[in-house]
Formats: sequence, C-alpha cells, structure tokens
Amino acid sequence: MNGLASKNAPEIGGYPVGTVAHTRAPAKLNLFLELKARRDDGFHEIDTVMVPIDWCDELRIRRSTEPGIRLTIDWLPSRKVVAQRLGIDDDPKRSNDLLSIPVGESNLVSRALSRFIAEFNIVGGFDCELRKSVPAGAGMGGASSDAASAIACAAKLCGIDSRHPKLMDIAASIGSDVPFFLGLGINPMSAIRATGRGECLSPVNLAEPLHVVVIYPSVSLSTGKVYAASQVPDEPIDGSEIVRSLERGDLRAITRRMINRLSEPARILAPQIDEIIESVWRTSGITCQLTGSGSACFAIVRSPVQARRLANLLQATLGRTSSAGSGAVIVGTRTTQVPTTISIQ
Ligand SMILES: C[C@@](CO)(OP(=O)(O)O)[C@H](O)COP(=O)(O)OP(=O)(O)OC[C@H]1O[C@@H](n2ccc(N)nc2=O)[C@H](O)[C@@H]1O
Ligand SMILES: Nc1ncnc2c1ncn2[C@@H]1O[C@H](COP(=O)(O)OP(=O)(O)O)[C@@H](O)[C@H]1O
Repeated sequence: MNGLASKNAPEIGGYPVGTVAHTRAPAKLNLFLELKARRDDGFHEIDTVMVPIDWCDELRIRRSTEPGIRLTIDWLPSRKVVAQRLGIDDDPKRSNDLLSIPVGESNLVSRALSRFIAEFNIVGGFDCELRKSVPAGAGMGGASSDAASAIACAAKLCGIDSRHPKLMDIAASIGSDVPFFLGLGINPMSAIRATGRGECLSPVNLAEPLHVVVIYPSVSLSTGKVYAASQVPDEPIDGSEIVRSLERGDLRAITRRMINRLSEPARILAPQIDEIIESVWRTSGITCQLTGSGSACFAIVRSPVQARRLANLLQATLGRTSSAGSGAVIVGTRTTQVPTTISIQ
C-alpha cells in the first residue's frame, strides 16, 4: 500500500478505491510490413516496423469495490461529428458498423482487465470510460492500444510494477499488437521492429519525429480476413534496411523502403484504398501506403506545415471523388512515444 491511500478507503492494494487513472492510447502506423511464413497456429511470422502516432483514444479507469468490469464508450469530439466526417448516418438504430464499438467481453479493454484481475487476484473491479478517436478496423491498432493502456492503468492503480513480466503475458494473450503498445522494457521509445507474430520487439531510434498525414476511408477491414487472403512471398524483404534509414533520418530512403505485404488483399477487399493512394500521389507526388491490415493509409511529409497543407487538399478532393460517395477522416499528425503518461486523479 502506498502513502496515498485515504483513511476510509478499503485497502485492496495500490491506490484506494475511487482513484482514477487517465491516459491517452495512441494509434500506430506500420511503415514496413513483410510476411515471412504462414504458421500452423493460424498466425503469420511477420517483420514489421511500427511507429506510435499522436492520434489517440482516451481512457479513464476507476478502481471499484464491485467485482467485474463496467465499460462506457463514446466518440471524440462526438459521435455526430465523426459520423459527419465519414459521411455516414450517426443514428445507432440505423447503424453502421463503423461507429459500433463492442461493449462487454469482446472489447479488448474488458478482456484485458478481466485477465489482469484473474492473474493478480485483484479484489473488486474497474469502471472504465473509453473515448474513441482512432477509427476501428483501420490497421491503426486502436483496440490493441486501448487494451495496453488498460493494462498499464490497472497495474498503476493496483501498485504493480510496470515491468512485471506477467503484464507482457497478458498483453500477448489479448492480441499480437498489444505488447508493442505496452512498451514494456523499451521505455520510452519512438519506433519498434516487431517479429514473430508481432510480439518480439526491438527498439528503433528515430533520428527525428516523423510528420504524417493519415487518411481513413469509410470502410473497416477485419485483420483476420486480410491475412487469410494474403500470400507469403517466395523471397521476403528484410526490415533492416528501413530501420537503418529511420535511424539516419533519411526521408527519401524511408519512403523508398516502405512496403506493406497486406496491401494487395486489403485493396481487393476495399477498393477505396486505391483511390486514396492515387489521390495523394496526384495531389502531392508523395507515396502513400496502407497501414497494417487497413483500411487507413498514410503519407510521410517533411513538416507540420506540409502535413496541414496536404490534409486540407485531401479533405477537399477525397470527399468529392470517393466512389462510395462518402467521406474520410484525414488527420495531419506526428510520431509520439509509448508508453504514454498515466495521470492519477
Ligand atoms: C496487421 C497488424 C500489423 O501490425 O495490425 P492491424 O492491422 O490489426 O492493426 C497485426 O499483425 C495484427 O495484430 P492484431 O490486430 O493484434 O491481430 P490478432 O488479434 O492477434 O489476430 C487477428 C487475426 O489475424 C491473423 N494474424 C494476426 C497476426 C499475425 N502475425 N498473423 C496473422 O495471421 C490471425 O488470423 C488472427 O486470428
Ligand atoms: N477498444 C476497442 N476499440 C475499437 N474496436 C474494438 C475495441 N475492442 C474490440 N474492438 C473490435 O476490434 C476490431 C478491430 O479493432 P482495431 O484495433 O481498431 O482495428 P485494427 O486491428 O484494424 O487496427 C473492431 O472492429 C472492433 O469490433
């Protein structure tokens, strides 16, 4: 028990009941993603280089005496505004899948916290407020990042060391990308190379932050379906070259070495991706690439000013030309770090 416990609060380890941990859960981009082999357990051996970016969900977790997890979800700045940007109906009854985030055990926040409670024999439970900003099914790892943030907040609230090895086990059991967002043992870092099924991590020191424009069309893709439609190449490309370019800060070389082996299956499942890539090229002459299993794409630019300019240009063009007749969320942002700060209230 630490010295912050109030006199009347039940002592169940860590901070007292009622304490709230608040954090921002960043999205990620895959600058490089190669498939090395298909495994017998249904997963693929991959070689990927990921960067966390400053486009974040917000998560507040409160310790409670009541067992179990209670989760509420809302969109930032509001469901209505996000629906407008995507050119979709915001009425949950006539709903579309794009804004429907599962509550209950299929939400990775709930799943991660349930595992956490079981692993550490925690007395009581957690009340969670998740405010989504990162689109789902975008290849930006929103759900994985939320889960990692939930684990990190719960550990802090319960007085468990952030480097406790069980936290990594819980993370890996929730999803291949969750260990990356937990940032364990590589604290703090700006990029990471992940191998295995995504859980073997080694830090990459970016020479300088990268400025990016991210474009999310009104379509979400299932990671499992995209992997299922993918092909492992006969001669996979190695990620070491792009790692060297990132560490040198050579933007031209970085852009030249970016690849995503999941692009092909994702483009077949969602033709909007081609439209985005072509539109960015036509507008700016800059290479645009899919992140993860899609559907979001990104372009690396030289400065925040160029990011703003390109984002504005794309906002005008993509809305008009989209074959789906719908909008897109376009954000100019930059790389950030994981893990992010957790504040205690
Ligand atoms: C493609 C990537 C690239 O960073 O990101 P996203 O597009 O999901 O953000 C990841 O490999 C996704 O990791 P994650 O989203 O955690 O996937 P998981 O829940 O572990 O797996 C979902 C499904 O994708 C397939 N899968 C996932 C990871 C992997 N290395 N090989 C696979 O074949 C499996 O069929 C698995 O059942
Ligand atoms: N906290 C969460 N936020 C968003 N989606 C979630 C969450 N928990 C579970 N999901 C489910 O996981 C799916 C994939 O989530 P996400 O990580 O956003 O996509 P991706 O794997 O493409 O990066 C969503 O479509 C949704 O059904």
